[in-house]
Amino acid sequence: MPESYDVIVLGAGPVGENVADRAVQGGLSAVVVEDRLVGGECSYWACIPSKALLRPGEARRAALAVDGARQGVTGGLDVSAVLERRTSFVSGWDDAGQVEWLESAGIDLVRGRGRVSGTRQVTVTGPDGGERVLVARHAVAVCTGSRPVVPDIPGLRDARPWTNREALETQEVPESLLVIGGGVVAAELAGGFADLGARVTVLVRSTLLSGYEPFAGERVGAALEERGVDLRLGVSATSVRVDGDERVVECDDGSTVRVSQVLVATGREPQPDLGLESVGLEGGWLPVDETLRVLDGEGEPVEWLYAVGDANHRSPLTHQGKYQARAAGDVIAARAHGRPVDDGRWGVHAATADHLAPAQVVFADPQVAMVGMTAAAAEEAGLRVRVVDHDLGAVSGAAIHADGYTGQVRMVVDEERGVIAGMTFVGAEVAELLHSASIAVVGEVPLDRLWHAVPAFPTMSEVWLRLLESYGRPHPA
Ligand SMILES: Cc1cc2nc3c(=O)[nH]c(=O)nc-3n(C[C@H](O)[C@H](O)[C@H](O)COP(=O)(O)OP(=O)(O)OC[C@H]3O[C@@H](n4cnc5c(N)ncnc54)[C@H](O)[C@@H]3O)c2cc1C
Ligand SMILES: NC(=O)c1ccc[n+]([C@@H]2O[C@H](COP(=O)([O-])OP(=O)(O)OC[C@H]3O[C@@H](n4cnc5c(N)ncnc54)[C@H](O)[C@@H]3O)[C@@H](O)[C@H]2O)c1
Repeated sequence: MPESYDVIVLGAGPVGENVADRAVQGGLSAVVVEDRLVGGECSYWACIPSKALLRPGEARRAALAVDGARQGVTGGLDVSAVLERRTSFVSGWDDAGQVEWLESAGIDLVRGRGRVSGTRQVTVTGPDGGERVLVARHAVAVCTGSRPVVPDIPGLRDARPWTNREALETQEVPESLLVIGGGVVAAELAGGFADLGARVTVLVRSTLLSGYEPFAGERVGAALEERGVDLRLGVSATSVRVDGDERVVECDDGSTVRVSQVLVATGREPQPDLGLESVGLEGGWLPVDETLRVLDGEGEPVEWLYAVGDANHRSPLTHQGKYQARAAGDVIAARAHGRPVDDGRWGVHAATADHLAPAQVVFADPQVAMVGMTAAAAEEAGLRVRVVDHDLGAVSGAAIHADGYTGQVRMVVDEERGVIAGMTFVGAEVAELLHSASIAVVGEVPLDRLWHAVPAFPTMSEVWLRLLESYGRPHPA
């Protein structure tokens, strides 16, 4: 007999958990289906272990950058302690704590691989191979995340390269590591493994962090090189072969790199085999409307089917996915109870910030923190843009924070409306500055009002004042 719930959520990553939680808080019953660990990629193989692994190196460098503290740093990182701390943050890859949370939130869990098998219907293949059929009274939410892409480079698969999963599960540090890719994973993990003592080479086929303001990749790249990373821009791997314990990688600039391990950091792809053809849809990244309902081939929303988080590829970041999840869970409940739906720009049930104010932090060292649009993206979107830059190192708060602090901040102003369209901060420990910018962008705070938001002295936030001074104070008419 099929089991019935108001809402079925496929995938218990951070996004699926939040869709289910909001639906339950909205008075509905919910079940999540999970075939690995409750908590998803983010908790066990991505955000959490990577940040836990990166922080000790960053903390050590922070102490080394302050005269007086520097003298107290007498050794290097304790690699096994760093790995152990990482393992504690993922609870030894055991999801008992997260399962307990699901129970406390009133959400049922079915273990196994789920697929859509008809309208409002999901079939789950359990760990024992048995099948269960679940039926949803109101909605099915596909929150199945993404998986790493392994590019089609001859010999690469046979060399059994690391993806983020193996890299973040590792119990030992390879003697040498070749990273393929120039995005966020590459920028973060190249530095992380260099801190742990690996000899790291990075092959970037274009530029580092190409979706960000150009100075972000330049500053992160220069810092990686200072830490001994061999960063090769505009270079691609053409073949890989195994030679004893080594991987031999041939590159398109004629060079050969011999390493003990290869890490692919070349992006993500959607989960396969989600059964969507059973309801006339194609697989792949799932396009959605502003309330996260999947769009069919005609661009019309499928009334009962939602795709949230990485699965829709709007803004593949945990916090943006959880933001979507709050909107999706709430709108599913609103529709189920026949309550009004608020799906206009910045509406309660619309994930507007995905387009206008996605926030991101690259936890490289220096960090890159960005919200909204880059200058190039704003121009491409047809905005009349003015760009204001400031040297973050010239602010008193930064000089006190670290000797010789270097950093840069860019404010992208939408001149038509006199508001900020995007901000990027690059520098040590700038992540916590970002939310001020997110509030300015989402609140569409006029620049002349920002003069009344007074940054405390001497903090790095004084860069806001410097940016406003460079932009110019308005004169009353
Ligand atoms: C190395 C790395 C570091 C990252 N660091 C950050 C960071 O610092 N900050 C940040 O915001 N983002 C970060 N990200 C991105 C972040 O991990 C994702 O955006 C986030 O995990 C998306 O959450 P999700 O719930 O959509 O998907 P996931 O976390 O991928 O969860 C999906 C879940 O669905 C399950 N599943 C899939 N298919 C099925 C099925 N058919 N049946 C049952 N279950 C299924 C999976 O097992 C998984 O548990 C990082 C990514 C990587 C690779
Ligand atoms: N701090 C964070 O928020 C954080 C950290 C890590 C990852 N993430 C997210 O996880 C996702 C995955 O990150 P990622 O770095 O793997 O992807 P990405 O899309 O950020 O970068 C992929 C990189 O691989 C390169 N590439 C793609 N195919 C290639 C090929 N065949 N050969 C050589 N290079 C190739 C691209 O040019 C790009 O430089 C992203 O959405 C990212 O935002 C977020």
